[in-house]
Amino acid sequence: MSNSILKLENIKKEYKDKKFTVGVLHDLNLTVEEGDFISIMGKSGSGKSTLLNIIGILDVPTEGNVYYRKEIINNFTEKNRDEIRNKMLGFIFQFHYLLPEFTALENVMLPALINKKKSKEEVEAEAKKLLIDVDMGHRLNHKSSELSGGEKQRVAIARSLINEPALILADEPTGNLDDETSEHIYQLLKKINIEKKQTIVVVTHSRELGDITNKKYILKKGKLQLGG
Ligand SMILES: Nc1ncnc2c1ncn2[C@@H]1O[C@H](COP(=O)(O)OP(=O)(O)OP(=O)(O)O)[C@@H](O)[C@H]1O
Repeated sequence: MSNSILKLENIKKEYKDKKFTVGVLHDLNLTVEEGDFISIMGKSGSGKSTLLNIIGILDVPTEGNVYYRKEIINNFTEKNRDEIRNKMLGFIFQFHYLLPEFTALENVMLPALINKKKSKEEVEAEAKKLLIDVDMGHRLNHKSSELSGGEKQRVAIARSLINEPALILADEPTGNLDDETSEHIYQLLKKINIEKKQTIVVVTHSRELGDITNKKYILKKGKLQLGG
């Protein structure tokens, strides 16, 4: 567990209500090391979103341990879990969730301004740099509602990086984009992984995206299997 950012140990997840128990994850193990670029694929209903919610500290397992940087976080309070999420994680979703009336630059700045750790000037300079890195330097002051789907997703990627997260979690990041735009996004994620040494875990149906990651897992029967 030397350089591990995240470790899931013997994770079991069941959804229970009065009538049914749905077993989704069973004895699942995963270690995410610094610099990893991991893809998780699996059939519809196999539990990918369930797993991502546990990795993203949005949900808790029924059994098993979740470690962030060697610290067990299962029994953390909601407030502490929020803190870890804000400090350690960046999220990229299929639907980018940008604020439509805000500019590209403002959307990227927002998560850092909420953190209140840096001055507005510093945050603005960093946000501009990130937008240039994702080839959006020419659209800094466009409202996000005026951007194309691929441009919005590039802004969302810049936004996910602004707080320098230890880990980026991406959920179907190219799910609603055409093939060519998707290819640009795959290459951008690869570049961020290599040049910024950014650790990324991506859940996807796309074999092309899976193929450019360093570790490919398939979620099957509640467990992760290394897949080709
Ligand atoms: N809140 C819940 N209560 C009960 N069952 C749930 C709940 N959320 C998910 N499930 C069930 O758990 C299983 C896994 O769901 P999950 O959404 O994690 O799958 P997935 O692999 O992400 O699917 P997809 O690729 O279709 O999005 C499914 O059978 C689903 O019906």
